[in-house]
Amino acid sequence: RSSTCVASLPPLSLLPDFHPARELKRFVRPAARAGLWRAAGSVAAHGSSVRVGLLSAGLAGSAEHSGPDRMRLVGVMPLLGQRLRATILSLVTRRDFVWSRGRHRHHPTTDQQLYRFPLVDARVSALLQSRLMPGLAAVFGVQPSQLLVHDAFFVKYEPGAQASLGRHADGTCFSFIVQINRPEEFDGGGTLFALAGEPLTVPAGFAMLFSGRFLHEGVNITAGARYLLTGFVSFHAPERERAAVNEMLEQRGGFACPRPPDRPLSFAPGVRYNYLQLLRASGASSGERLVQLLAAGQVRLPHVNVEPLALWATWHAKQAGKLEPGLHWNLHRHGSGRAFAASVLSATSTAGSACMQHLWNHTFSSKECPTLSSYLAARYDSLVVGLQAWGCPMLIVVRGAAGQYSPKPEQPGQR
Ligand SMILES: O=C(O)CCC(=O)C(=O)O
Ligand SMILES: [Fe+2]
Repeated sequence: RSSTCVASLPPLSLLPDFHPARELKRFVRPAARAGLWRAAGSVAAHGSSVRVGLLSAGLAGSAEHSGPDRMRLVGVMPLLGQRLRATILSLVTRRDFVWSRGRHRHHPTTDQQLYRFPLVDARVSALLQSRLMPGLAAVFGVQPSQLLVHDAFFVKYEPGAQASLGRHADGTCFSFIVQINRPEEFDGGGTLFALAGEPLTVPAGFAMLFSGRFLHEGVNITAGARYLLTGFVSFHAPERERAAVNEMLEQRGGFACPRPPDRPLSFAPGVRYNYLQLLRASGASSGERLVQLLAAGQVRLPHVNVEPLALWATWHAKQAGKLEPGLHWNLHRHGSGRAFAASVLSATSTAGSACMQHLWNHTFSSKECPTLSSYLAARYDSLVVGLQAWGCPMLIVVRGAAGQYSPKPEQPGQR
């Protein structure tokens, strides 16, 4: 009963089979133009039956196609089933949806972060884990475990508001863009790579996987609205492997990847996905166990500094008055996620629950998960790690430590 919220989520509808060569014409708009984008084969995603179509474009101004030019490759794959896509679309088209501008220092988009919608985030992150990140890794010949989500956000383009995005390089090695609404619902738009002769728009529910280290822009839209889910993905690997990827990028006219941020998983966006990575890397079966392992310094992600998270976990352990194994006595004491949630909610005077309430205010409520307590109860494992990233570090300490709660202002992301 305590996990009704997650268990009752509707199953994802089956994703369509994907034939890049046959379907390519659907991606390029206007379809009849130069036709510079070509299907260049496909790769199988690691540990998944999903195939990623590879597209390659000719040089701007030249009709000539220069062969399997890997770094002008964009991977394309179906990602969102019809149901999840409809859920997301009804979320981002809500009249009271709060869009932000200026979260990114350079070339800001009109956007809002995925993690602020935990129910959608939970489903999207599962797909990032099982499909998109393995696909992205396959396109660039790296390991999925070397990829972390640095930022993931919904974007809106609209004439009269922000209708385009100037030419830029992204701040991480890799990027993805998921098309949320149907391309028929807007005019213009698409992602234009400086090296390609025409912009690319993938069908609704599909993802484009690419290196944002190639200059690109969001083409102006002239009617309707264009909704995307965009993600920046950092690449964490030994120097030798990073150098090989950088060389490939530079040879093909892109920029080398910036050094991945030395910050651990404490950046907020994409935390759910990163949390899944942590769980996997630690072998932990629950968030609670993960916190114990973190405190004991036993979690290792290749080439990622998890020390600050470990410090945080240890600090919590100290707060609880026991280092092990009763770390998080609050959780133990309450016995179940539901009881824990109820306790949190009843402590209305603590800053922690105010923080949670604030979070919920930014979360669309759904039929499956109508109350904060059912949400908390169902997600209680990942909350332990997630809360820190959400800027609610003290929620775990239900009573007695409210005075120490100090929400940090959101850090502006950098494109
Ligand atoms: O609008 C697009 O297609 C490009 C978006 C983009 O490059 C970004 O958000 O960094
Ligand atoms: Fe970009």
